[in-house]
Amino acid sequence: MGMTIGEKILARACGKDVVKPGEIITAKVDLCMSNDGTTHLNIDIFEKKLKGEKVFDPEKVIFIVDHNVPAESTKTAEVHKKMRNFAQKHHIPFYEGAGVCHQIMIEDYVVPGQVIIAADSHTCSYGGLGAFGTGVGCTDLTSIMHSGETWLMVPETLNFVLEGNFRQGVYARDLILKVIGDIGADGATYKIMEFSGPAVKNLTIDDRVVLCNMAVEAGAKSGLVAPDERVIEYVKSRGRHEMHLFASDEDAVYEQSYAYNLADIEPMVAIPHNVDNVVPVTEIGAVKIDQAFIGSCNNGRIEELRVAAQILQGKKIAPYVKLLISPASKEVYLQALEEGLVDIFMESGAMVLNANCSVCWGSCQGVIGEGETLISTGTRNFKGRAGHPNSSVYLASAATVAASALVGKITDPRGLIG
Ligand SMILES: CC(C)[C@H](C(=O)O)[C@@H](O)C(=O)O
Ligand code: SF4
Repeated sequence: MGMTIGEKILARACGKDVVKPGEIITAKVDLCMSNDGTTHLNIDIFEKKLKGEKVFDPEKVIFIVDHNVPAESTKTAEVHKKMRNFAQKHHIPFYEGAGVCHQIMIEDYVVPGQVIIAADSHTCSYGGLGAFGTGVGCTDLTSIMHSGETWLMVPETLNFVLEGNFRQGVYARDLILKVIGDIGADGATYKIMEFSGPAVKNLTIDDRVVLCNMAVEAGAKSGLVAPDERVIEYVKSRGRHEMHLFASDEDAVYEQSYAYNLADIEPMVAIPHNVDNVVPVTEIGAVKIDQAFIGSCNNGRIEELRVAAQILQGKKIAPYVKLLISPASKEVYLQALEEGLVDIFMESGAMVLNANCSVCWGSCQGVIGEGETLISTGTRNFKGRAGHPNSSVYLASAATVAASALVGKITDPRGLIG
């Protein structure tokens, strides 16, 4: 019986030829990562329970300060200090202010076929490069930092078969919002969401990451796209040559398959306060906004910034509306500067922030007040996610967010693309 790509990656990680959904395995972890959301807790546990011990491999444990950077309070400064000290002591890679953890991992570490575990739910992003990534809590992560292994139950796989091409003004972000709206926030609980079909070859790496990144918003354990030449070239261009290329067998067994034609997808918006509360932008009615945000590990990469710039070029954002833009990494930021995108943003009235989780995380910068409305390219629109408990967050593509910032209310971007 055939296997899916997810099963093949997990079989390699546990040293078996075959694994089946439901089986509990002990997997070797290729990389583990932790950010300033919770690492101080790992460090406390590590230093109490594993006193005098070392991390399993100092090249494979990565600490990234991205959620609240630069520190906005003395409490956060202490967290960062703790991470810095631990990283120095254990000689592990440490990043501070270089961008959102998942984007840094993609730029500097991820290769196809790896198993990567991190203390962050959007670790599933690495499926865009054909790696199995999943998030765990900080106790599990502490144990992995020490042993380099973890137990995992092999998930069932759902197959999302994609065909056709996006129409103008429609992006991978709209597709994943549509999928989550269709299957629901628990539609893929503990399953792998595999994206396959003839349309995949036309999807850029950024697009694939966008799809896999939000798999967790449907409850998925991971998201995966089989790596192709595009991925191999990207990874090699970043100096990483060792990889394990897996693809699903023709007779692989899926729990369920879904078919999507990209040409049928419209710009979508997730309305407060759940990510699966999704409607086409055309059905949203008049929703006035106070703030707009472009950034995050979902939608803050160069391709999204280019789309936003196309819409904002030569125009001014609506009076009394704030547009905040945080490139997903320093590298993306520098690229945006080089391409003149930052000039376009600033001339339109946007504030361009340092590369970090920013408004997506909603506790460091750009928080919104009582009764205010944000439209965002972040990952979540839970109540209070971006500030006051009585505020509203809508999720949409970078194009829709940019168009909305220009008009001052949630706006269909089609027709505004310059
Ligand atoms: C801080 C971290 C634990 C959290 C997550 O796991 O996703 C955060 O990144 C988020 O997006 O809510
Ligand atoms: S950008 Fe948002 S979703 Fe991604 S890691 Fe940061 S807070 Fe979490």
